[in-house]
Amino acid sequence: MKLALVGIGGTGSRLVDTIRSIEAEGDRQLCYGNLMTVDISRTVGDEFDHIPQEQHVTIGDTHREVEDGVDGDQDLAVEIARTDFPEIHRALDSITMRKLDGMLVVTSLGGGTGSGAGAVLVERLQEMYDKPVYVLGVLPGANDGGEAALNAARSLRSIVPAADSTLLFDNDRWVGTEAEAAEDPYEPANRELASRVLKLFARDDADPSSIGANTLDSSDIIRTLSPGGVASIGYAATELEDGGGFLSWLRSILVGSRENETTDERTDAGKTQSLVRQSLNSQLTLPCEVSSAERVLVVLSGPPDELSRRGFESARQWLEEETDTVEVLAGDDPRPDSSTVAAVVLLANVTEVPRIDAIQQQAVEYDRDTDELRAPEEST
Ligand SMILES: Nc1nc2c(ncn2[C@@H]2O[C@H](COP(=O)(O)OP(=O)(O)OP(=O)(O)O)[C@@H](O)[C@H]2O)c(=O)[nH]1
Repeated sequence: MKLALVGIGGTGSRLVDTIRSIEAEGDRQLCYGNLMTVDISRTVGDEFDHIPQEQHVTIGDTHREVEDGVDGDQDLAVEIARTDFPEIHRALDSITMRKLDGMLVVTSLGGGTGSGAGAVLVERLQEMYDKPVYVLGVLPGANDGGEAALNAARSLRSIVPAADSTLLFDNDRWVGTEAEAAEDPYEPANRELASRVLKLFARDDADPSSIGANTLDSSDIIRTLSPGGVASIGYAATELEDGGGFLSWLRSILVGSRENETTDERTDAGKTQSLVRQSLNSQLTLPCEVSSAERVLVVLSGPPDELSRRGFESARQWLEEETDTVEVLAGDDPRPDSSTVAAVVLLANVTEVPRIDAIQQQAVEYDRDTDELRAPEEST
């Protein structure tokens, strides 16, 4: 799938840079150079290695009161983005939409710029293009405070209905104590999210051997995301052993009889199923009740010999039962030189998400005047 990347605010810009850096290291292509970032009154130095300077748009120059972002003020960001939209519009001209399948707007929902300018941008992009506009949104952690929660709660009401689908990432779950010790506390989380996005959306389309009989195409992803709402991505991988790995070690002992062929098939199914199960049990980008998903898509990637048809079918059936959903698509992403077999699962339009409930509650309890949380009884 080919998607233009538009990063908004500090988080959005950093994430677009990370996606580009992983693209540059590997063979998966997503944006084909169609990318830009938008920020408010923030001078971009050499902090981004993979976004050319001319693809950054800085708006809000005429607002003297802002420097270095809007400091969480969502309403101000909305106002600036509306007034300065012609500048963003000009930069959008460098994106060749007719060659792309859609857009991915990348933003934090807790930041002022990300949530405010992000909402304006998604709305305008929907008016300008007839292709899907997806959002990759970062939810604030509980420690980011009441204002971030309020911004996120408001954007869940503005950005989510405006976008074709919003893939969410929960900082509360992903930016942990281990990461805090790192030089850049967000770096490990950003790399994890960027790599999942590429594994889900991007294919190696320069290599014809990467198109297999079951290979998913963009229309499968578009169909899965079509109910809108919020989506979550699961991922699990297993290293292949030297000399054949994942399934072959069993084959090597079981070659021969028909009875063994059946065992072999069962093994394929079992191994694939356990990988898919692991991808749901591992940390989802947005922890949620899996059975609340409306549509599901699973992509298995690895060397073609390791991806069996039998395995797919059983993984699909297992997912259908697990998620209680009729619409489960399964396909492959053959990667002949890979030393791992991996499963990426996309859960679309999930409705039971405890973290969203908690953010909404924190937003209700937040008192803007004092910048503090009120006791729950005061907020009702
Ligand atoms: N995952 C991730 N979250 C981040 C990163 N940087 C900041 N955040 C989170 O994003 C929120 C703040 O958003 P920012 O992107 O810094 O803010 P902004 O959208 O630029 O808006 P203003 O600074 O208010 O103008 C907080 O919830 C932070 O925890 C990052 O690099 N990765």
